[in-house]
Order: sequence, then structure tokens, then C-alpha cells
Amino acid sequence: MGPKKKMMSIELKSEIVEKHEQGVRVIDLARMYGCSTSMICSELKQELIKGTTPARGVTIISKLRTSLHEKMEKLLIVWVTEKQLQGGTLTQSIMWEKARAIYVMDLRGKSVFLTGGARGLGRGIVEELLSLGAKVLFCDVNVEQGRVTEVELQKQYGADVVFFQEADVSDEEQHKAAFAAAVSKLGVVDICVNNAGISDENSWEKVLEVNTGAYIRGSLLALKHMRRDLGGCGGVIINVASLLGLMPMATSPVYAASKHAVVGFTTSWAMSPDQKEHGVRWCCLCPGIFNSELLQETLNSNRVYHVQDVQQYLQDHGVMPVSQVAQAVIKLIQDPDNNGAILEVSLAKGARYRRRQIVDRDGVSDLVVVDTY
Ligand SMILES: NC(=O)c1ccc[n+]([C@@H]2O[C@H](COP(=O)([O-])OP(=O)(O)OC[C@H]3O[C@@H](n4cnc5c(N)ncnc54)[C@H](O)[C@@H]3O)[C@@H](O)[C@H]2O)c1
Ligand SMILES: CCCCC/C=C\C=C\[C@H](O)C/C=C\C/C=C\CCCC(=O)O
Repeated sequence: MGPKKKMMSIELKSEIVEKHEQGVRVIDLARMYGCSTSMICSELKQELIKGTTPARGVTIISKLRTSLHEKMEKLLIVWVTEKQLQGGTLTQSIMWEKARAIYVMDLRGKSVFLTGGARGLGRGIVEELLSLGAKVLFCDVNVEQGRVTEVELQKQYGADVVFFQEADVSDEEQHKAAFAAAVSKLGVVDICVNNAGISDENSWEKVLEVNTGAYIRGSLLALKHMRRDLGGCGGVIINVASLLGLMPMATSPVYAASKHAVVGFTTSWAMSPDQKEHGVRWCCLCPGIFNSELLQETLNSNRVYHVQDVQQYLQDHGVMPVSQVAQAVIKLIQDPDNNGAILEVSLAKGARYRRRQIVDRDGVSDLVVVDTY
């Protein structure tokens, strides 16, 4: 016979639920009440789904309003009152801007692990994060460039806020060691950006290893570290895919396959019924072509088919600067309500959330498209 399950009184259960709503972590509740974290999780879950009716659904949703939401509303009211006392003019759009500024995730002191930060978009994202007060450990296979970038950024932002770690993310041990270095240097990883990518139609195994395999491994490493129900602090996982994760392109079948896989993986994890307990938010970035070394190297090689079509396209349409795409990553990170989001970025239309497709499980032809976020 296995160990007897510890019984909990209704009073004790509601005390636990109340403490959890006030922000006490699952692991601390387990310590406080002398039981396992899984027992606490199952009590919290049962409480949430027990006897759900439309009216109760509304109550549950209003319970999900965190103390953070309330704190933000209070800050906004104080700000509006002060403005009115000073006789300032307040338009709806000014208030909206301020509400957004209060609402977005504050990056000061947040810790980030990013892959492929030596140059290109990775470096651009690191710079944006540092300018907003975050601390970053980035890894890269290009040691020489990684060190140069580290020195330049340390000079600008401080020696204790940005670190480089050599790692080829297609190598499991190196990738894990780089993530562990981030935890050890920064204390915790709040945000994980999987960005390192390559484009080479002559080498499909390598492309899948770097663009897909390492993204899956990196996401799972981050999830395990961040999961609130396992004692972590929650967090955000951003996977840099591509417009070619959403559409086909004759130039790049392998690359497109590698990026479609990332979108499928990320958006599927975002749908986990346990997502609220994990406290981990999943998002995809899908940019069009931007001006990085990867683009230049690809255009000067035989790594894509019909390269002259790409050159023509770029001549006709132009190309985005890295900074525009890096700022879109910040938008994704800062919006606290966008779990499962796909943010497209293009020169023609800027950064736009992709409208969500609700696909009937009997088939995908009758799409229902809904606006979200
Ligand atoms: N450039 C574009 O037009 C474009 C468009 C959409 C999406 N993307 C994606 O954006 C991401 C960044 O691309 P970029 O244009 O800045 O490329 P980039 O080549 O300029 O920078 C990528 C960085 O990743 C590093 N890297 C590559 N393989 C690695 C590995 N195995 N381990 C560790 N580091 C590795 C490189 O050394 C480099 O520093 C990629 O995932 C790419 O697929 C690029
Ligand atoms: C298209 C192959 C060019 C190869 C350049 C190297 C890597 C870049 C890969 C990108 O992920 C490609 C992304 C999108 C290309 C697709 C459509 C272009 C639309 C561009 C726009 O509106 O900005």
C-alpha cells in the first residue's frame, strides 16, 4: 500500500488559495503547510475548475486579476489626479499612453539569456535590453566577435550588466553550460531569447539543428528553470522565427521548414492548460528581411535558390534596419498579456500581432480568425 494521502480541511484549502492569490509561491506554500508542491498545485487547480458556470467563470477571471493590475490602476489614478490638480490638459490618448507606460513590463534589473548575441539582431536586442536597465548574458559560436561585442557593451553600460559566453547551441553540452552560466552570473533567468540562426539550403541537417533543435532545447531549459509550480519565478520565452515561419518561399525550403517548426512549437506550448501555474509566457517574432550580416552573407553565396530574385526584391522594396526589429522584440517582452502571440514585422507594415486562427480540429479549411491582444 502506498503512503496515505494527507487530507486537507476546506478552511485550510481556502487559506492556501488566498495566500497564492496574494502572491505566495507554490514552493513556499508547500513548505508552510508541510506538503508537496504537486499537492498544492492540484488543490489550486481543483479550486479553479470546480463547478464552473458562466457566472463562476466571470468570478474566476476577475480573480486572475493580479495585485499587479490593481497597483497599476492605483498609480494611474494618482497620476491623473496630480495632473488635474496642476491644471494640465488630459486627453484620452495621453491617458492611454501613460496607462501603457505603467502597464508594460519593467525591465530594470530583469535577467536575460540570449543566443547569437555577438552581432546582427541578437546584438541589437541586447543593446535595447541594456538601455532599459536589464542584465544580459549572451552566447555565440563566434568567439572573436562575441568578445568584441562584450567589451563594447560593457564600456557603454557597465561591466556587471552584460556578459559573453562562448557556445555553439547546436551542441547540447555547450548550450546547457551557457544557460547555467547565465543562472550563475545573473542569479536567475527571467527572459530567454532564442535568436541564433543560420540560412543554408545546402546543409539541411545543420539548419534544423541550429534553427529548430536548439530553439526547442533552449525553450525547455528555460521552462524548467522558470516554472512557478517547480519553485521558479515565471518568465518569458521569445523565439525569433521569421515571416518564413508563416509563409512558403521558393528560395529557402529548409529554412522555412525550420522556422515553421519554431512557430508550431512555441504556440503549442503557449496553449498548455497548465500555463497559468507555470507562469511562463511564450511568444514568436516573425520578421521580414532586415539588414544583418546574415543577409549580406546569404546574398553573396549559393546558400539560397534564385538569389537574384531576392536581390531584385530588396532593390524594389528596401530592407528593414536591425533596430526596428530589435524594438519589436522589446514590445513582445513588455506586453504582459500576449502569451501565444506571433508578432510580424515588415518594412511595409511595421510590427503587427498576427490575428489568431481558431482551427477546427476536423480540418483547417474553415478558419475562424479572431482579433487578440
Ligand atoms: N536577417 C534577416 O533578414 C532575418 C529575417 C527574419 C528572421 N531572421 C532570424 O533572426 C535571427 C538573427 O539573424 P541575424 O540576421 O541577426 O543573423 P546574424 O548571422 O547576423 O547573427 C546571428 C548570430 O548567431 C550566431 N550563431 C549562429 N549559429 C550559432 C550557433 N550554432 N551557436 C551560437 N551562435 C550561433 C552567429 O555567430 C551570429 O552572431 C536568426 O534566427 C534568423 O533566422 C533573420
Ligand atoms: C528570403 C531569403 C533571403 C535570405 C536572407 C537570409 C536570411 C533571412 C531570412 C529571413 O528570415 C527571411 C524573411 C522573410 C522573407 C520573406 C518575405 C519578404 C517580405 C519582406 C518585407 O516585407 O519586409
